[in-house]
Amino acid sequence: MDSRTKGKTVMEVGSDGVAVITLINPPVNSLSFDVLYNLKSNYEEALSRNDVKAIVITGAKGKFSGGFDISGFGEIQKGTRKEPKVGYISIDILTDLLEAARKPSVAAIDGLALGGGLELSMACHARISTPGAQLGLPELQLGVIPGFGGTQRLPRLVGLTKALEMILTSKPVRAEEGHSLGLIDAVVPSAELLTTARRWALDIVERRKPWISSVLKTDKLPPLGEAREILKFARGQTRKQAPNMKHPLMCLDALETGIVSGPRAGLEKEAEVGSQVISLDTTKGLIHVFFSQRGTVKVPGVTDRGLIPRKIKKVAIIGGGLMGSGIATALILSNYPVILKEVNEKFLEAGIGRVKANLQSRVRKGSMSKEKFEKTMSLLKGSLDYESFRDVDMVIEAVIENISLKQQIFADLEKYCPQHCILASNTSTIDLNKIGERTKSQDRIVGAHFFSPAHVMPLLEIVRTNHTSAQVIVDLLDVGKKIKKTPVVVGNCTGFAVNRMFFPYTQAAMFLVERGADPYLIDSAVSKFGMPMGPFRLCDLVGFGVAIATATQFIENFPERTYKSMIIPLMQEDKRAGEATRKGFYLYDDKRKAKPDPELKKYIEKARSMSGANVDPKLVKLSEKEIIEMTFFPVVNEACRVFAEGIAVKAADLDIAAIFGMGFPPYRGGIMFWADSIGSKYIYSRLDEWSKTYGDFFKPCAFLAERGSKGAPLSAPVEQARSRL
Ligand SMILES: CCCCCCCCC/C=C/C(=O)SCCNC(=O)CCNC(=O)[C@H](O)C(C)(C)COP(=O)(O)OP(=O)(O)OC[C@H]1O[C@@H](n2cnc3c(N)ncnc32)[C@H](O)[C@@H]1OP(=O)(O)O
Repeated sequence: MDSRTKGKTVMEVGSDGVAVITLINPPVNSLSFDVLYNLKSNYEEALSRNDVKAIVITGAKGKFSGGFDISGFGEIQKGTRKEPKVGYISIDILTDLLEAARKPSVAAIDGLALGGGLELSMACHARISTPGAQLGLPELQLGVIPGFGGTQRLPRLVGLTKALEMILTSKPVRAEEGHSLGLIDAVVPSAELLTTARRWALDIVERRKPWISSVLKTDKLPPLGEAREILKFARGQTRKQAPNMKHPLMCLDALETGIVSGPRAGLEKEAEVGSQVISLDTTKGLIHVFFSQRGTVKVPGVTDRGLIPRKIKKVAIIGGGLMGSGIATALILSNYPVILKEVNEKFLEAGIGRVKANLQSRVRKGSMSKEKFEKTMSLLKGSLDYESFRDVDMVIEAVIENISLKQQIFADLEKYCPQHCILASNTSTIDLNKIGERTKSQDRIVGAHFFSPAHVMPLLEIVRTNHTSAQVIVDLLDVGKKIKKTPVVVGNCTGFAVNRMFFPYTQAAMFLVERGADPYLIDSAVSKFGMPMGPFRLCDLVGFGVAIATATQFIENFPERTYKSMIIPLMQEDKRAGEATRKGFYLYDDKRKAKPDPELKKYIEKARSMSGANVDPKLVKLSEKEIIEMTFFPVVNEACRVFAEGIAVKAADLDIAAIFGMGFPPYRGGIMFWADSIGSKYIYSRLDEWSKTYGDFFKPCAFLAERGSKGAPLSAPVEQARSRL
């Protein structure tokens, strides 16, 4: 393959008169422009050759196609590639050349047919797949729409309601379901895929099988009035669930046009909308997230050394509290045998009970069978001592945040665990070097920082010290992948990446409220911005005990830039400690529904008098935009520090940490991406101004000041980071 081209297709014509065209673009046979243009010329040749009666399209190495080459969108956005004429691929190639051809095409689908891959197969006259194939249109997740005919052909093949479900949720279906839906014509074992597809194609030629153009089908479409009602409902749901995104509604417009005005008009609308969405900011953000998420496992100096992850056959967890039991749940769910150690029978029973409850909730929701529950639970063994640790490959300590206790545990682990065993701590604040001080095992000590609830939250911060070996990181990255977490490798410091970013966010909110801003308006503005909830609702959820403990760590470690507010401690004194006590910033009813509490004023006023702050008329009347700036620019500031210190190796890792650890909206691309979309100059100037008026909490760090003064992007690599990695 020419190194400048990305992928190709090859065509082989058999003596049976079938031309087999194979998509080749490892690793997922994505449809790059090169693949698509090659496919077009293969088609033209196949259609003009007298020895070709029919065509079969397949993908190399057990994968049909993972869809359009996503990097192509980036090239169009950056202007490094000119977008082809609107509709060139979906109408000129897939509809007019392929689907309307005088020779039939059959798609032979192995592995996956996603996005443009499934759309290419739907332009064929039949689809044969293997049992494991995944079929889906996940484009909306990337901010684009199924723009290779998917908005028109999927509803015509599977019906409008199912098509909407598949498109709006981005979730694929398996081959068997695809078969019963009418998306797949036959499911056959891998070894028979090509022969079946070839025969099917010849059968179409000989009229033994129907010659179906999906785009012309109407039998699965509901009557017009009903279709309009279904689409109206879908629009309402979409507006509610994705209020800050335009592309899902634009996609529905394309669907509706096809149903109301016919498939040709639908294809044209789809092409027009498909081209427009590429330049939306939300699309740029989502595409950045796609590649950044995959980029977190590429750690310079670690994953580029050819190290192979060692097999982790058994894991031990110390501590069966909320974190320990959540981690144990995540591990057994991915088939790791786990030993859970506690200090006494009572705690052990409670820990195992928590794991059980985590799994039972899945059984109740129907996402886990009773048999699977039993099988999964059988992977968990309890223990009160270290005897059973003699053959474990990894230990994760998840006890309370107490340095001397952790030091003792790690000294014990060194005695009982095998030499190769990874010694991980789930600490969220304590220096790992201190934890390992009483051992000689610094090279295998690492942080495995999970987020609560650990079996649900998708992020895993892998924390390494100057001594942690590259092999240990590679091993933990592999475990992270197996337990379906997005890992981010960070350096050792108080709060690592996520908690360091989280902290200024809640502090800024307290600062504003002490100066007269309405906490409920702040929560509402932040939710509208796209966070799952506002900072006050979040404090209630986490509980004030945890909030105070974390705050103490930050006040101790970063005194010059912490804003000390007494609001939470004052409420805690009155035994209102958040959602668990039914009272915090909000009041909670039996169904845990939050409602504002007029009493809150009392605590705010008291805290205000204690800190000597005054109500500031300007801050009382902040617009939503100003609220977002005053709560999130301090987060950007801290993210810049984390980046400049080398705690994160890439700005994109902070984007992922913010999205998966804080709930930052993915369509804004993550914290650094968002900051760059606003511009470093503006962010710097705002923080600088606030720091002059309101103090050092807002003071821009040196990194931000330097980049801000030039208007340079914050995400550009740090040249000589004092890397702690
Ligand atoms: C024309 C004008 C406009 C016209 C208008 C536009 C209309 C467009 C219509 C069509 C749009 C689309 O098809 S959009 C694409 C729709 N497809 C998708 O969303 C699928 C995205 N991919 C995935 O979900 C997953 O990667 C999946 C395929 C399941 C494989 O998962 P795995 O865990 O096995 O592997 P991963 O680590 O995720 O991926 C392996 C590597 O492959 C890369 N990769 C995966 N899918 C890729 C893809 N579609 N394009 C590029 N690269 C891809 C990843 O970046 C990784 O790269 P490295 O990290 O370097 O190894």
